[in-house]
Amino acid sequence: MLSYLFRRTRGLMTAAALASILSGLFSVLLIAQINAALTSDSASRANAAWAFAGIAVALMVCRMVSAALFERLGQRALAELRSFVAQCVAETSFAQFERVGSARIQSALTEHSNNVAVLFVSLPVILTNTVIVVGCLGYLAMLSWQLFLFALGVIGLGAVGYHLVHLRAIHYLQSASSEQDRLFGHFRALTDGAKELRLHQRKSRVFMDQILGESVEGVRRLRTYGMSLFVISTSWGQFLMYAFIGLVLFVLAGDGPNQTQVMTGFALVFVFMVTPLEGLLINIPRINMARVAASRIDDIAREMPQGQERQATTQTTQMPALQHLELREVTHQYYHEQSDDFFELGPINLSFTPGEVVFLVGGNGSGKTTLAKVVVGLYPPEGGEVLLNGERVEADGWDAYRQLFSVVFSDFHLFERLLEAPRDGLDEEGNRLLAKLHLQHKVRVENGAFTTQALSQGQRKRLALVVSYLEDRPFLVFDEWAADQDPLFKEVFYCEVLPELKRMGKAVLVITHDDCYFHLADRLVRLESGKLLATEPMDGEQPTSEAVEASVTS
Ligand SMILES: Nc1ncnc2c1ncn2[C@@H]1O[C@H](COP(=O)(O)OP(=O)(O)OP(=O)(O)O)[C@@H](O)[C@H]1O
Repeated sequence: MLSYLFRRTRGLMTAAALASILSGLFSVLLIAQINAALTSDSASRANAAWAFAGIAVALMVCRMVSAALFERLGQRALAELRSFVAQCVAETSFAQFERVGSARIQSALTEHSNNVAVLFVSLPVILTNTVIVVGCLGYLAMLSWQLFLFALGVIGLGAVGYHLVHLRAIHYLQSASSEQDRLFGHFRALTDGAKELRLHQRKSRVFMDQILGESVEGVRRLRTYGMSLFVISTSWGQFLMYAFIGLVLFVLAGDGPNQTQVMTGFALVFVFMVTPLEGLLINIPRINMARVAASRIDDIAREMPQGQERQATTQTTQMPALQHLELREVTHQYYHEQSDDFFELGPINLSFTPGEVVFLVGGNGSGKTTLAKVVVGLYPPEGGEVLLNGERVEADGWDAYRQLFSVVFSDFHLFERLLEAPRDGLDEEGNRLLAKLHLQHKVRVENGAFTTQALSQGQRKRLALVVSYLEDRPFLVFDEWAADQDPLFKEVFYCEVLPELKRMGKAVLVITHDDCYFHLADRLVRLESGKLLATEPMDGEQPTSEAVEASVTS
């Protein structure tokens, strides 16, 4: 991920890095000027003043340029990362998306992306300070190579200690990132379960203290451990610096001819180097935070491969015609990790034709929604095949296949805008349908968007029905659409909407528990424990649920 970002921003990155390196070089030149001025006579000091002023101005300009460019890079990296993750989510198969889960995706889009972007703000500090430290060491080598070697030994010792502590710190940061992914799931429960939490004190307390609270605490603890280890190693580095200055000044200082000049130079350069070195030590953990965050984003991207059945987000696929749709020996499995068992749907043999209304019935958990997801191509079958107009749908044909369907799921989502390609008369058509569903006084379609979504659940479902009509797809699926409707609108749905869709030549699959309307179906399909029990053509009589049960099981 990091190399991808660096590749995408190569030009800007090179310019920003150059400005950082130059500002490091100018800093070293400045300290050399100061040292020269301190140990020279007043005549040569006057000459050095102009050079000093020139270097100071150049340093300021370079610092400004590098900080501004890296800030820009940081924002660009954040935008790139968010687009990348969003693209992965949009293009992966639905089953993969479900496996990754929305908590990890949210975490990648916010916290992990931010942590990676912060790296770009830290980079100028790291680059500039590296150049200063290396430059200062070079200057020390010019003053006295013996002391320089001694200084290298001290820095080496510091680096080994730093590295060892570092490895442990990274381990904590990685654990903190995993815990944080879970934390995002709890944040979601906090908002989605706002009603339930307010209604039940004990539930709320347990959730806040034990579930959310412990997760928040877990992230805090692991991050604190990790970052504290970095602080310890930073302090260790600082101590070594001062120990070195002490050793040079009080133990190693001899009585040679240039000794005062060398000692002044060493002390001055070392004191000057302390701040950049600290800057380095403080910012290196950010690189590691960014690396950990980038690897989490990489994991998510790997788990959401954009395979052959990818969702095309950049081009519009041609919608095929629907004459006949057949599921042949189709199967789908869910694996339940906690109980280590499977739910198996199928093998299913089922067909649909335009102008036919099929009711899909069965007990809770019998697999109705899963079958609907298989029919509409959200789960391409793991076994068996789907034949569209007699031809098998191949791996690269699922995206086009899905364009046949308009679905109102029981956990449907209404987008703010009607996202279908804008067309003339969309608002008028939408408002006509709203009037038909008795919603014209509550909401209107204006400029391709509903004026409000602050409606009851049943009313919002009617909006979803309007969207389905507007999408004008040949196959419509309703997953317990009528469950939230009052008796009047149940009647409208079963006795007016469905017959109208049938007259329009639509194929319609209705998942329902409303047994008093079963007689209105052209065909009744019953599922039990993932198996198709029977498909019954209806003859227009109104059977009781017992009669249906008997007909299905006989
Ligand atoms: N996302 C999922 N991950 C794993 N297993 C799942 C998932 N969704 C459903 N299942 C399993 O599949 C079974 C069938 O679920 P499905 O939602 O298809 O039933 P349903 O007939 O639509 O039920 P209901 O009438 O309650 O809506 C469930 O018993 C459950 O074990």
